[in-house]
Amino acid sequence: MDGVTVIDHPLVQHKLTIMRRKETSTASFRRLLREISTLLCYEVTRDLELTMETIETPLTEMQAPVLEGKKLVFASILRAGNGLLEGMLELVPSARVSHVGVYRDHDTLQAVEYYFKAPESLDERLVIVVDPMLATGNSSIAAVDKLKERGARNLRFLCLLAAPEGVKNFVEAHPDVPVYTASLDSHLNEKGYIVPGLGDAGDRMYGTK
Ligand SMILES: O=P(O)(O)OC[C@H]1O[C@H](OP(=O)(O)OP(=O)(O)O)[C@H](O)[C@@H]1O
Ligand SMILES: O=c1cc[nH]c(=O)[nH]1
Ligand SMILES: [Mg+2]
Repeated sequence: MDGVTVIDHPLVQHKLTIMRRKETSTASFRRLLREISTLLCYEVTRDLELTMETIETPLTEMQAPVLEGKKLVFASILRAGNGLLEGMLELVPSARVSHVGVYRDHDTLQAVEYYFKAPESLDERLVIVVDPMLATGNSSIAAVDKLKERGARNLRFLCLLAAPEGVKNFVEAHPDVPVYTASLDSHLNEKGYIVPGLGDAGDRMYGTK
């Protein structure tokens, strides 16, 4: 599908299978989401620019590549996005963080915004928006709308599972924002859940069902 990269690394796929299993406990689900997020972070940051810095090894001076972590913003769509955020911050501890509070109304499936906080100068940073689920796309579209409104120009969207319907909506709304996912699932059911999916990501992470 255009605009989408499926991260099919075997470790990602294996961990995702365990997460999908209905008998997987909240504790295991949370641990796996943290593990998988570091692997996804590795892929979504694969082509980031490095700058050269002069350093001294015990033997000599050299020009060595460094990543300017503070030029990166991880934008977590609350609540479930925080499950991806944690592992990503382990890999890039100097990244800045934005929290975008959006939940999906159960009846209308529309996104309801309730919180927004972001660092300054979003226009100078790469913003990686994270949420485990891209279902109808309403939440991620609203989150990216808001980030763009505050100046973000260079964005990527990272999730665990995406439904084709949601990807289509997202790519139509934000053709400039590439989508990365561990799986493109089959479809949405009548309640807007991803099939085969893994259920409600926030509830499975936090045990709130
Ligand atoms: O693509 P959509 O159809 O908008 O659905 C996806 C959204 O639904 C879930 O959040 P939810 O609303 O359950 O909130 P939560 O993270 O607080 O549980 C998920 O984490 C996404 O944010
Ligand atoms: O399948 C879905 C759809 C939206 N949100 C979830 O957590 N799961
Ligand atoms: Mg949400």
